[in-house]
Amino acid sequence: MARTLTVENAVKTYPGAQTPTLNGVSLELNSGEALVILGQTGSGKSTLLRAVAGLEELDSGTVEIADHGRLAVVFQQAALFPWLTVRQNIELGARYKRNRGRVQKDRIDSLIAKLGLTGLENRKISEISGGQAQRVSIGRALAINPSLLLLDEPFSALDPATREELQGWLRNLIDELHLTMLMVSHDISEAVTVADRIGYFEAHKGFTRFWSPRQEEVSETEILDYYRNAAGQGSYVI
Ligand SMILES: Nc1ncnc2c1ncn2[C@@H]1O[C@H](COP(=O)(O)OP(=O)(O)OP(=O)(O)O)[C@@H](O)[C@H]1O
Repeated sequence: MARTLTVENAVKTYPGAQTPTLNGVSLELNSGEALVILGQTGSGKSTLLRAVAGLEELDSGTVEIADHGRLAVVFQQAALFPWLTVRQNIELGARYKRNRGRVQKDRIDSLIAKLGLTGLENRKISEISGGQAQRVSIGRALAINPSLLLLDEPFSALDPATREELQGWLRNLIDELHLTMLMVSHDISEAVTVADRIGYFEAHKGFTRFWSPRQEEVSETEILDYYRNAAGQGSYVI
């Protein structure tokens, strides 16, 4: 199995902090694998994702990504151009990644269909819903055909019904496009729906447990219990 991402001994202490946020974190991700990172709030999940994206400089340790040029990142808020259409926003993803001069129309059409956005191509972003906008954000990221897709709580600003719909949608997309994905989430049910592998991330410790929902029966209660135990007698906050 080809390896897409290798993080080795990542250490990061924010200026002024008493303790490192990343304290020797290691992680491996195979090509075609979807990993969802769960963990308590403030444990350092986003810091790790940002370090993988190259947006956060590590104090020490290494991040190795196969085919580094094809990395795509999507955050919680859709950062789209509201005055451009759905299609133009998706094409921008391809254009910015110097797609050898020309956007391939057929490929974009096929992507729009896979995204479930057929019929909305010519609407402006200001004329579509939040859920549809987040589909466009992910579509724009996929337009470069990324070797690694990084998602930081992409659905958490959406209402519960839309969020649930998009979780199933994302899982289908992963299967159809054979995506390699690393996603940070606060939602256990989302992780079980979307992930091949779920990693529980703990402050100062890194990953302390993995589950594989597609290979074994993984209940949400079991994961919730893990949160409780990891927090010890103290309170836990998801
Ligand atoms: N730019 C920064 N400067 C200083 N401290 C930061 C910075 N970004 C994050 N931190 C701190 O590092 C710790 C980890 O933050 P991070 O956002 O990575 O956690 P998280 O697990 O993603 O949290 P959440 O689930 O709430 O988004 C927190 O204590 C946070 O306050």
